[in-house]
Amino acid sequence: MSQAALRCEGVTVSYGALKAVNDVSHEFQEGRIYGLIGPNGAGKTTLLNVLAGRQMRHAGKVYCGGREISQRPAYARARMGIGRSFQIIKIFGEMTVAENLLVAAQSRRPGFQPFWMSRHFDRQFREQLDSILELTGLAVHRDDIAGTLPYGLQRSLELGVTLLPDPRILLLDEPLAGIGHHEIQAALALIRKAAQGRTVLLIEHNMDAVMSLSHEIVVMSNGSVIACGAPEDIRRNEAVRSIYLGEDAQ
Ligand SMILES: Nc1ncnc2c1ncn2[C@@H]1O[C@H](COP(=O)(O)OP(=O)(O)OP(=O)(O)O)[C@@H](O)[C@H]1O
Repeated sequence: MSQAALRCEGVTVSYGALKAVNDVSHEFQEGRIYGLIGPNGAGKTTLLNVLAGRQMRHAGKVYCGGREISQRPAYARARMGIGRSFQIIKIFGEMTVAENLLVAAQSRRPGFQPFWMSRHFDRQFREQLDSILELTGLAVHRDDIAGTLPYGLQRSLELGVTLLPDPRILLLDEPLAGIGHHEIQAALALIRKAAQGRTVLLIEHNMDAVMSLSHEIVVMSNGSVIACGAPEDIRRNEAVRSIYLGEDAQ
């Protein structure tokens, strides 16, 4: 099997006596979509934070490609191609869609540049901006104030901001949270498009959505991975049904 895009080995995060993540080892292969599921408090967000470099106090190791990145902070991992989105939308509601993308691009730009480099970055940014607006379906909204957009489009914008540096690995924390029933299909289509050519790990509570999006499901409970496999196998897994999905599992 090819080298994993992202890998964790024996990751443990303790808060006092509580092990929020308990000895988790997993490989995330290039180009695949992984759904991370589990009941509230299972340790999903904590694990995502460890992978993204936002939770540096942990035991165990994290690798990107073949390189160990356990001690690298979030910004260094972002530069290595690991993008992360959040459960709560982080966009500037009073700015336009295009301005939000501009701010995100500026914040990732090197501090000092000679003028010819600056022109190069501006041209590169305009091209990126157009392709992100196209991908997210926000081209017609580029000059709209972000906070006035329907919630689903605000989520699309946040994904656009995450995609701006063209990450190879996407860590998405509940990308469908708060999205209305009528907006789900469009959101799923966007995530599928965004996932093309990338490795994606997403936390999602919407079972139908996560099962339809993912190549592999990783199930956590009480800090541990209790099962992983193809969505159809996870649906049938007795331990998962009793521990997580409950009697309503289909
Ligand atoms: N900063 C912290 N200090 C103490 N305990 C924490 C901290 N962050 C998380 N925890 C605890 O760690 C456990 C795992 O939390 P985590 O947020 O990773 O779970 P989760 O699976 O993402 O839950 P949810 O689906 O509700 O978001 C929980 O018991 C939580 O209360």
